[in-house]
Amino acid sequence: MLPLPNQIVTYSPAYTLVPTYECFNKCTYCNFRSDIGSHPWMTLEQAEKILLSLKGQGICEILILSGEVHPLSSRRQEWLDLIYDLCLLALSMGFLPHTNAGILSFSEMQRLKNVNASMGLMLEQLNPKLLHTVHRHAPSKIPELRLQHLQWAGELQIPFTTGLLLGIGENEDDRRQTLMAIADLHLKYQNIQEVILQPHSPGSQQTFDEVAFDPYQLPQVIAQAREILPSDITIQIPPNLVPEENWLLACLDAGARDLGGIGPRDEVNPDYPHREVNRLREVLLSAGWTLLPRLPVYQRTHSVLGAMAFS
Ligand SMILES: O=c1nc2n(C[C@H](O)[C@H](O)[C@H](O)CO)c3cc(O)ccc3cc-2c(=O)[nH]1
Ligand SMILES: C[C@H]1O[C@@H](n2cnc3c(N)ncnc32)[C@H](O)[C@@H]1O
Ligand code: MET
Ligand code: SF4
Repeated sequence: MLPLPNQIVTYSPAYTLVPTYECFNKCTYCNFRSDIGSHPWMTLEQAEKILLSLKGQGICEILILSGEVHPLSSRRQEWLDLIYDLCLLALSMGFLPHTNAGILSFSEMQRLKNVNASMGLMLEQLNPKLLHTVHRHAPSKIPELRLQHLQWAGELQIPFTTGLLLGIGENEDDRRQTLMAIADLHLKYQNIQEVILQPHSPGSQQTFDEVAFDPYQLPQVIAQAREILPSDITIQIPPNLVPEENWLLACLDAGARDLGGIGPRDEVNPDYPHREVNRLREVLLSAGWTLLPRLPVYQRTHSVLGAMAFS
């Protein structure tokens, strides 16, 4: 029997390519960044080898996730060219790229739009007080810059992923403000596909000395987001950051319907490996949910067959 649409939970079979871990920002919760000049950038030859090895594994999305090169750096153009070429290569080999390379200019986004199925940038949290704490050395996290980026994505009609990082010093009202800003942008431009609710999860590299966002609070935040966000925005949660199966199910009950990109390594949170997809499928099925793969660009269809076309 076909599952009813409201029993479907999706994920994107994905692999992450990292053009560079170098980043001129220092978010204190980051386990990803490295200092400028400390490592060589990825080459197209390396990428091609990796992509060749992924063929026939059911992977569709290539997530291009990058550290950020300063807008005034002499290597900015080279960095953008590398990201563009990685996307083009992935496309030519039958994959669909989704780029999240931090803050971009309008013309950089316009260029990358041509080679991406969808793109993304987390709003994190809009309250500027965080510029004195976790984002003190992270000029890319200035709230106005992130909002401007999302507005440009709307103007350019790029299918978009954004989201909130939870547990970095915000309160419930801060979260409401950030969710309302996303809702406003979507009502204006209709281009936001999904909102990630990402619980801060400490890793071995970070300097931010704070415990993980309490996963038991996640269902409550999801319910709050579900109330504020338009119904055609899907709420995504990363299953590897919700270790307890019952709480993962509680997140679905609260309104989450997507588990994001699942691949061999979560580059942002390498200390939190994913469960096997088959295990996830079993856990979900035990509570009546059907887990189905999806593309990095959503099909705006309400038919079950549409949703199942890629299973
Ligand atoms: O595996 C991950 N995928 C991340 N993704 C990819 C996401 O899970 C989905 O695969 C894509 O959004 C495509 O729908 C992000 C995408 C964004 O646009 C913005 C932030 C993230 C963050 C992560 C992440 O921390 N880990
Ligand atoms: C790519 C996205 O990953 C998120 N991110 C960065 N560091 C962490 C962490 N320790 N825990 C959870 N999410 C994190 C941020 O929201 C960033 O925008
Ligand atoms: N540097 C980008 C951002 O923070 C994307 C990668 S973060 C690990 O938005
Ligand atoms: S979270 Fe992104 S912007 Fe912040 S330091 Fe890490 S790579 Fe750079």
